[in-house]
Amino acid sequence: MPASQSAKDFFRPLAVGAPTPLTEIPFRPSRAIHFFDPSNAKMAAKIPAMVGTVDVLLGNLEDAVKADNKLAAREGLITIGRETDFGPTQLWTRINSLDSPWALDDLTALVEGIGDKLDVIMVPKVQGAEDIHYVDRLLAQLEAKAGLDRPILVHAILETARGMANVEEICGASPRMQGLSLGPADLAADRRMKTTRVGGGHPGYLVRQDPATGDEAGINAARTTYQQDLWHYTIARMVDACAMHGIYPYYGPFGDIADVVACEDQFRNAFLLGCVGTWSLHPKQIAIAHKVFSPSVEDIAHARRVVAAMGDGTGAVMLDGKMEDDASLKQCLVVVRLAEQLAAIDPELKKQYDAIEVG
Ligand SMILES: CC(C)(COP(=O)(O)OP(=O)(O)OC[C@H]1O[C@@H](n2cnc3c(N)ncnc32)[C@H](O)[C@@H]1OP(=O)(O)O)[C@@H](O)C(=O)NCCC(=O)NCCSC(=O)C[C@H](O)C(=O)O
Ligand SMILES: [Mg+2]
Repeated sequence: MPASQSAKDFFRPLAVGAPTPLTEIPFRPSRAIHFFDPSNAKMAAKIPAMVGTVDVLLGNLEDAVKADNKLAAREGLITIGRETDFGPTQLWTRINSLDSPWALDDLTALVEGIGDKLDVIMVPKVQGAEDIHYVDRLLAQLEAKAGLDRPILVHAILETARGMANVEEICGASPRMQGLSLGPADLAADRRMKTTRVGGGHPGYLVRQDPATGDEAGINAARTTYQQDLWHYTIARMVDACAMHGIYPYYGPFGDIADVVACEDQFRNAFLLGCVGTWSLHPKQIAIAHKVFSPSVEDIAHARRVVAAMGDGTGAVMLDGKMEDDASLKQCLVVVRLAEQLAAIDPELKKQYDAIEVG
């Protein structure tokens, strides 16, 4: 909440006739936010058949859509939105950046055309709370005009150094804030990092084993190196800011579509650090995201054992030589609850999770 605003005003609609803001952002599984270009006829044709196979379908209007295709992408998304029954799958969009020639018309046309179908609007290159305040008021006006009865939520991409520095105020800028994603490519450029990739690691970012001896021979001898995670600090900051404000953090794009192994590693790092999902740029990344962002059968079995052993949730017990207490119970409950939420929307997972026997 901005410092200048009173608590009672925070949840008031920002336009007469706009829907009342939510006081809590509901958790809806969003393991993969699948990007498609609505101006690409081949890709767009595949979207109706992808309903139910992925948690979120996102019509991308920003980067990766050619300037000449911006209007076709916007119109294409409106057509897909109107003609498709999305069932359990969420429909999101990524609009163009707020300083671009397209953002205003993106918001106006999308809310008027498919505001009743859109769950979340992703805003790229968010710099600070002022960007969210602008979108917040404009959406309220457009929702009122379109007669919508539920607010469209807002998701910010962190892809500038200023946005990172303002991450907490961005998360708390509006009751519409649903979550954050990392935009590693734009962020790297803005920070003047020397990477040239879309997400993932870099072989030059490493630590090296100490030399066995301090002389030239030791220094020049073979020494083990370990590649480090370029994104650890950024993702951890993002996760804390989201948790503090009751909203959801996501990893972003992994551009090396062919490297499914490193993609899985990057997604898993984000999952373990607290992210609830990631972007998928190509159909083959959906299965990777679903696998990683759904707790494993082994983790659920262990978590359920701890829950059962902890009884009323207080005190300490020994399980397999390890101490469990109130705090490890809370971690296990995070896993158990996530499993329940995912089982409710994914029949295949439900079967696997229901079959787990708690020893
Ligand atoms: C990455 C791609 C350009 C690859 O496309 P293509 O060369 O066509 O791949 P394939 O030949 O392997 O495709 C096989 C079939 O699958 C269809 N396809 C491909 N991608 C998608 C998709 N995303 N959704 C639905 N269907 C898809 C192809 O049409 C092929 O169909 P068929 O010929 O009938 O078999 C492409 O995947 C792509 O453009 N993906 C999306 C890229 C994107 O959205 N980028 C923006 C997000 S990342 C970013 O913006 C950076 C971030 O902001 C930051 O700052 O870090
Ligand atoms: Mg970007």
